[in-house]
Amino acid sequence: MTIISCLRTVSKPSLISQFSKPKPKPKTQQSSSLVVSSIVMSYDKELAAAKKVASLAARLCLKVQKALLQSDVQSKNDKSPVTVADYGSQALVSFALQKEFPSEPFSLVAEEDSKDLRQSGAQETLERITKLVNETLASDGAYNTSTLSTEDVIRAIDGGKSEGGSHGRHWVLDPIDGTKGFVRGDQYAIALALLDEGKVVLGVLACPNLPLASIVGDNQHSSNNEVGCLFFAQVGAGTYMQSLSGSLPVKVQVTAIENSEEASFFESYEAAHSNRDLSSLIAKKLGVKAPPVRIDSQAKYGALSRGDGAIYLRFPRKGYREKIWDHAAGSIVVTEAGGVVTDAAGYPLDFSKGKHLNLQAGIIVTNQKLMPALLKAVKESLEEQASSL
Ligand SMILES: Nc1ncnc2c1ncn2[C@@H]1O[C@H](COP(=O)(O)O)[C@@H](OP(=O)(O)O)[C@H]1O
Ligand SMILES: [Mg+2]
Ligand SMILES: [Mg+2]
Ligand SMILES: [Mg+2]
Repeated sequence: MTIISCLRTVSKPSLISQFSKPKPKPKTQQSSSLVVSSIVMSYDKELAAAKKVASLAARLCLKVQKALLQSDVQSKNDKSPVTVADYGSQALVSFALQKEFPSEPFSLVAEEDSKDLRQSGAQETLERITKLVNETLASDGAYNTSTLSTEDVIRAIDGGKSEGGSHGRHWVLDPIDGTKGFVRGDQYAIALALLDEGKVVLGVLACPNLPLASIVGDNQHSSNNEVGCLFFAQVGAGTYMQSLSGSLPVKVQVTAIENSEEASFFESYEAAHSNRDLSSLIAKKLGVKAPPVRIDSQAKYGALSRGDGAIYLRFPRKGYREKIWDHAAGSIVVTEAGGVVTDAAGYPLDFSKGKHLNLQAGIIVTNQKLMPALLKAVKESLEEQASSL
């Protein structure tokens, strides 16, 4: 197994007022919003395709993760890694989406590119990726296609070079979110979303290692120890979860708790990805008693959408720029389950500005009831931290 180690190195209304003062809508506004909701676009076809291709990519990743663990090569990687599975997943999703919508313009904003694979010395890795993609396509049989060549795979990977933006439709893909978790044998997600005119309109999170039962609290007595979840959401239609092995979807909701002392919070498993001192200060101000739940990837958004925990805190170091593929699918999965996703100042995330999110300080996620208190605690903690520097 080869792993290529790769260094990768507003005038919007704040949500604070929106949460603190819920205003009843005047009658005329209510009836006009009814008219609007009756002409809301349906993305059923796109959602079905997204679920199918993300599940297929999960199959590819599972196969590689097994082999990775056996060969124990993960210890070689210290910096942000990229594996054959990242490339394979991106090639597969890009190829399959183009097959699903052959007569539509195709735009995909995705994390990986083929630059390193085109270097001399990477031929063996490229062949391994190509074999993986072909085997996964053949195991499904859904796309009646001849065997892909290494050039086809390069082309599919580079199909993800779009810059996104505020016009038209763009798929957004993180072929493996949480590569470090993947290499460790922990959590990771295949995250696929669709932007339409700059808004996230659907999202799918395939989380092959996430238990179907809650990951928070005492689940020793849970009869369900199955792993592999598929979360999916469409704007205005709620969030659902099913098993990756194909159970019936169930509608999920974020937690309803109102008392922050009962909340438990998620943060990144990787200490370098978020400021833990700041998170613990915020948690202290909220009276949170439970220790942080640290897991990799957008599996955090999935777990939150079904009420496993109540809060997700992410405060990257100064200068780090968040990418849209790290949050697009996760954010709609949570918001359609009744949650709220904002930056640290309470502004909604703006996915219309290309590959990056322009954020104030960090990303916070919780339910509608807890958001005002969380925003207050975040504001105070940021001020305290700044004044202690
Ligand atoms: N210094 C940093 N601060 C914040 N996020 C970072 C980071 N370095 C990498 N990341 C991002 O964190 C993602 C993983 O999320 P999490 O920390 O929630 O597990 C990575 O996605 P990839 O694994 O797709 O590269 C990467 O984009
Ligand atoms: Mg990466
Ligand atoms: Mg990622
Ligand atoms: Mg990734």
